Amino acid sequence: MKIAILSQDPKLYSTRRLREAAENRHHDVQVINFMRCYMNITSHQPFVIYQGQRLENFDAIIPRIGASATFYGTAVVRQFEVMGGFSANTSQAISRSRDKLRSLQILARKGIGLPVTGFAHATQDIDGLIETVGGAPVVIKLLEGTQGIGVVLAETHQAAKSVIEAFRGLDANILVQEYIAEAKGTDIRCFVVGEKVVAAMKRQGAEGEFRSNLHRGGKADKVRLTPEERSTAVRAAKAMGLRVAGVDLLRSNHGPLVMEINSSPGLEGIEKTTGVDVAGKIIEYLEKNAAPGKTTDRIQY
Ligand SMILES: Nc1ncnc2c1ncn2[C@@H]1O[C@H](COP(=O)(O)OP(=O)(O)OP(=O)(O)O)[C@@H](O)[C@H]1O
Ligand SMILES: [Mg+2]
Ligand SMILES: [Mg+2]
Repeated sequence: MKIAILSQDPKLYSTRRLREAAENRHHDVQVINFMRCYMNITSHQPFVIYQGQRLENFDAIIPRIGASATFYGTAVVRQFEVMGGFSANTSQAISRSRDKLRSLQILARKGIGLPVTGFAHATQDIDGLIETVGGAPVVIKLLEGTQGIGVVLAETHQAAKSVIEAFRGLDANILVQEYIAEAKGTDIRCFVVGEKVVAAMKRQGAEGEFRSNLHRGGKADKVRLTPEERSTAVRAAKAMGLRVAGVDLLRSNHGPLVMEINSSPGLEGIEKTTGVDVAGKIIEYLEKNAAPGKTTDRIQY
């Protein structure tokens, strides 16, 4: 197969591993910095130009699109789709997953367990907002936050109110969420490929920290998932239309709750923690679904 990895940095662990896994299986693989491509949008012979070279006839694409490059990145993925390539994640699913609020709404509609969540931009009724999610303690999140920054635990109603007022003063969009205390600062990253969880790890926040992000000093370990956790992760990825996804779960007293879903999940933490060849699993998935003549993606834009 001819495979394109769309990545801004060939040196990143995830990019290197995907290239290596494709080469080990004798595929013709090219890493393409999608930010430097340009496209010809025409119905007859659409194409992508990169480094003066016309990119054509790719069987499969692996998008590794960072959050800050979503707009142009998904446009390039879409162009490869228009040309008939099978993408490990469709442009549409990537765009959808980048909006945290939209993602929660889609998951809720499918009946997937979520922490009770309220959303607000500029409400005057802060007391009501806090009460809708069950009252303090609550977790308050900036919609644009990442790596745990912009996620606050407010232990009392008064603290929650002050934090919400402060964010409102900054004109920020926020989520207010039921605090899942029984998760005890841990979450579970399920790596989904196709309709399977191929690897999973438990992340534990540093001492006294409720956020489990590795960027905030958390550490990761192998974990055994319950059948319910597995099926929740698979159903969540499917609801989002993602073929490759990192689904983060909280273990609550009433079962697994989906916290968020990532469409370009990193490979380093999960491979090093579990010893699973996740990159290989992604290439295998493409082999099964993107074989020449099998690229039957019929995407509605
Ligand atoms: N409702 C909650 N109850 C308990 N703990 C939570 C809750 N929401 C978040 N956390 C903890 O805080 C951490 C960070 O929250 P979250 O993953 O929502 O934001 P983020 O990590 O900043 O976003 P991203 O993963 O996109 O970078 C989670 O990994 C989890 O450990
Ligand atoms: Mg997170
Ligand atoms: Mg996220």
